[in-house]
Order: sequence, then structure tokens, then C-alpha cells
Amino acid sequence: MAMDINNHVAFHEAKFIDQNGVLRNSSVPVVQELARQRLDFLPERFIRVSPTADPIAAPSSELHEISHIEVPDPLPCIDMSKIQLGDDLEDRDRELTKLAGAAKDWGMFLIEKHGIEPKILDEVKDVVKGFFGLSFQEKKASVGSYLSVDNMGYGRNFVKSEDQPLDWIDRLTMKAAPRDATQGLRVWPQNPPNFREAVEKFVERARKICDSLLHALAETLSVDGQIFIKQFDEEKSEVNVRVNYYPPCPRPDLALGITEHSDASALSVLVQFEASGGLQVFKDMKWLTVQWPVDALLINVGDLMEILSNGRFRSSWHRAVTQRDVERFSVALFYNPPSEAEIEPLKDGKSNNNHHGYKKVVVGEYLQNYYKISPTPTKQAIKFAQI
Ligand SMILES: O=C(O)CCC(=O)C(=O)O
Ligand SMILES: [Fe+2]
Repeated sequence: MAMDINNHVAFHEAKFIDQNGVLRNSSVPVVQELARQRLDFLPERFIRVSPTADPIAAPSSELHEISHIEVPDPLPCIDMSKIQLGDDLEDRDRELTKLAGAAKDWGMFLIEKHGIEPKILDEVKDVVKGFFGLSFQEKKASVGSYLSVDNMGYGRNFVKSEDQPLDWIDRLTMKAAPRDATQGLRVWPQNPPNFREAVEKFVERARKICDSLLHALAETLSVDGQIFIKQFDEEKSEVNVRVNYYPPCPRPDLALGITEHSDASALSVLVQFEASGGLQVFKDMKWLTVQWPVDALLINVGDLMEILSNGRFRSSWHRAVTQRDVERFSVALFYNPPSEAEIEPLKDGKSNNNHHGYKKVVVGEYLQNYYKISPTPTKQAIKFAQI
């Protein structure tokens, strides 16, 4: 009989709606607690079989190989100071061209000289490590529940069935905007006491970067610079923040930290802590490990941006792998237009063989479908918005 975890492990209670629309519960082991036991084997529920050869086309049934190919050309890195200050117009144009290529070919890029002070990022790292440094019971006591099946809160993973392979991750997800989104809910950790304040400072700054990028991305397409930003709203746009903790994993060749996905957002901003080497992007039919200097931020083009740009920009298909002796943290911020907004794609989507045109969608309806069907082995959620 295969060995499995012992009885002392704590569990998250995951609620999910199954394929027949029935609300179900599944007990998901708390990965951080499992990792504390320094197992020399991977519990069965985390072992996965290959989902994909080509995630955009047909899934393959081959055994999943979790490879570690370094990106041959490093991920494009955009100097935000050249875009935001724009002292030198030629330099700025070159940077915009690089940005356009990155958003089109990779759906993912790094940004440097972004202007967020190291102190703000250090405070986020401190509170996140403080939270994950608590015992499981203390964590549960520190953060309340969203009382709904929407992947928010502590330990809410994308669980859809009892037999789906689980991700080797422990995570915490919060709504940071609109400000009243969490009114009456005690869903921000109370411990460390400055958790919310530290994360909100980062959110405020990261949001400005997103706005600059929305403007710059529009410029690269020679359309009105406001065309994307105008679909956002100072008060009502949504910002969700997810903290990902990947403990050391006994079998990085058999488990994933986060299963492959595209972000549903318009744009995502990611910070990683000291450790690198976990994020992979699917490009040119291969999974490539991203080289990500720790002080750079990473931007993902999300599905909503793919829709807004009518397919000119592509949301990246990415995943996180685990490492044997390394723990890794990342913080992801997801920036969306207001939930009730009906977003309109740019006119005249460029046509090529792979291109699909997009139609107007209500953001909240897009997200609802995305969460309903995720995780999927191929890039499927975006079909909801295709003509
Ligand atoms: O940990 C990472 O680098 C990736 C996280 C991610 O893709 C997500 O939170 O959506
Ligand atoms: Fe992601």
C-alpha cells in the first residue's frame, strides 16, 4: 500500500460545487504543516499526471514531466522610469516597443525602476512571513472567512473534486478594493497587527504602476491612451491580493505549486521574496523557468486584458513548480475593472490564424465563469469572451 500522510496533519475545509451543481466539502491537508514533517515521499493527493503537451490545443495523456528549462532569452524587462518620466523620447519609444512585444509574445514581463521603495516591499515581506510564522491554529484565529465559494480567504485553493491533484501551496487571498468589499467581514489577518496597512501601502503604489502600464499599452497600439484606463474606476475597480507560500517539497518532479493557469485579471503584479526559480511560463510549446531577479516586479497580462485588447495582447499561461530544499513566497495583486462594468474590446482585432475576436463581457460574469470552470488543463476560460 502506498504510504500516506499520518493523522496529525491539519486540514483546510474546502467547499466546492461539483459538476452536478452540488455543494461539497473536501478536507485538504495544510501543506505548510505537511512540510514541517519533512516527509521523504509525496502524499498521493499531490501527485499529478500530465495535463498538457500543448495547453492551448489538445491536452495530452502522457505522464506529466515537470521540467526545468531556463528561459533561453530572458524575460523582457521594462524600465518603468523611461516610460513614466519620458525625458528622452527616443528611449521611451524603444521601451514602449519592448513592452508591446512582451505583452504580445510572452504575456509576462519584468519591470525595474518602478519607484516602489524597498521599505514598502520589505514591510509586505515581513507581515507575510509573520503570518506564515504563526501556528495553524493561530492563523485560523487571525483571519476570518468570506463565507462563500469564491477562492478568497486562508487556504482556499482551486478544489473541484476529491480526486484532482492538489497544489503544493498554502495561500491567503484578500479583497483590497473596492474599499467596502470586505465591510463587516474580518478577512484581513489581525496578526501581525500591521498586516493590512503594509499590504494596502503596496496596493496603492502597485495600482499606480498598473495605470501607467494601461496607458503605455494603449499607446503601443496607437490608440487613445485612455482607452483601457477608462474602463477602470478609482472607487469601484477591484484589487485582489494573493499570498502564495510554497514550502520545500519532497518530490518537485511530481508536484506543482500552482497548476497551470492564466490570470483572470486585466493585469497582475507579482513580488517574490528571496527565493527565485519557481515560476514557469509556457512559450513556444515549452515550459520555461523564469529568471526573475528578486528586486524586479513581474507583470502578467491577464485574460481581461486579452479581451480588452481584442487579442493583440495575450494572457500568459503559467504555473509554479516547487523546490526540494527551498521555500518560496510570492505576492500577487490582481487588478480588474469594476465587477459590474461591461468591457468593450478594441475594434478591428488583428486577424491571423490563431486570432479570435472578442465580444463585450461583464467583468463579474467573466470572473464567475472563470472560477466555476478553473482549473482547466488548457486555456479554456477565455473562450467565454470569444466571438
Ligand atoms: O508564485 C508565483 O510566482 C506565481 C503565482 C501565480 O501565478 C498566481 O498567484 O496567480
Ligand atoms: Fe497566476
